[in-house]
Amino acid sequence: MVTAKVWVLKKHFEGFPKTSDFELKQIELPNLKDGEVLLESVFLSVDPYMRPYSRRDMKEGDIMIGTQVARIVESKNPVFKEGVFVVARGGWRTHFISDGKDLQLLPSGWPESLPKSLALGTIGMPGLTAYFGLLKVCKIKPGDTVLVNAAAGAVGSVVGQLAKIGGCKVVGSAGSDDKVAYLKKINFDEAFNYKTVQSLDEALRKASPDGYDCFFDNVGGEFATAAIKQMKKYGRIAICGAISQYNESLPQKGPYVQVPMLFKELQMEGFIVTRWDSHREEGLKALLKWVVEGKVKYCEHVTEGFMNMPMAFIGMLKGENIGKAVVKV
Ligand SMILES: NC(=O)C1=CN([C@@H]2O[C@H](COP(=O)(O)OP(=O)(O)OC[C@H]3O[C@@H](n4cnc5c(N)ncnc54)[C@H](OP(=O)(O)O)[C@@H]3O)[C@@H](O)[C@H]2O)C=CC1
Ligand SMILES: CCCCCCC/C=C/C=O
Repeated sequence: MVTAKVWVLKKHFEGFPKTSDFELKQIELPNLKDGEVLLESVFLSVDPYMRPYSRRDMKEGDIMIGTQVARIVESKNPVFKEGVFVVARGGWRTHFISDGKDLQLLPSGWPESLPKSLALGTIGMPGLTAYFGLLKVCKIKPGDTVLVNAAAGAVGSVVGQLAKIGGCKVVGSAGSDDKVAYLKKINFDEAFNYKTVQSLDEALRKASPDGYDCFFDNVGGEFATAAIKQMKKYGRIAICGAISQYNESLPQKGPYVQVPMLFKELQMEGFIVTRWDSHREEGLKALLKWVVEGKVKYCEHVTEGFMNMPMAFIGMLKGENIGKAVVKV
């Protein structure tokens, strides 16, 4: 008999999540039936979507939603051998049982030397978000100027690097000087700290006086309002996230985007990465290749210990991470 530790949503988040909104519980797992596998989480992901999706999809008392890289410790399913690592949607649990249907093997050719946690970040859902958001929504082409915010995070850092591979000029904004230094290190053409600039309008204009062809928006709110005004004619805006609004209790007034959208004939499209699930393998293969070749660099913000899942999640929402925020069990 295996005892799993799990983190439960004790109380729906009101405003910014607090550690008291979570509760640690223990669950006895039953013996495996034919076709099932027992998994042990090795790395767990903490992601912004957990904040809005908890309200939409969960009730109080549910185990927190989430994905992990897990190792199969016992198998009664011929497809999954013991010792194999998979990406699973098991939620915040140390151990869990699956019938195998929701498990994804790491992409073939994954080098032994590459951290398996990257399957939650650069070579996982956030990397795919950058890949499909740029190719299918922004439709980047060589010579475009691409703006991305939350640029030092899991999605943003890949957006900037892929746009550079695609022959674009890249401008990124992030919330600390260390993050800005990181963006310069990974080849962003221009980067600024949105928390310390005198004026967002001026910072955006200085970074690209001619304006922006593409805006990959992870943040929304005040930043997006300023950025939309500086789009070039026929510019494309990909609404990937709105993290500045996830913890707002009251609906915000504005921004009103119709005037710049109209006179600059802009396109704006929201997207969820799962739209391209049928092309997932293609995206992961491309990301793995670029990482192995050193063309896409990665950085991870690793919190040690399953006990610290709530702190890791809250820390990511506060902006403590450079690169992907993960928890090592
Ligand atoms: N559409 C889709 O399918 C997907 C969308 N997303 C979205 O992409 C965005 C980035 O996700 P991800 O890369 O995983 O997370 P990150 O690794 O970028 O971590 C979140 C970052 O958001 C920034 N941030 C937090 N609060 C604010 C705020 N109030 N204003 C501005 N920035 C803030 C912080 O960076 P800083 O210090 O720079 O402020 C923080 O580090 C999120 O909006 C997320 O919801 C993610 C995956 C899939
Ligand atoms: C369990 C994986 C769900 C992935 C979908 C993430 C979509 C994110 C939207 C905003 O952050």
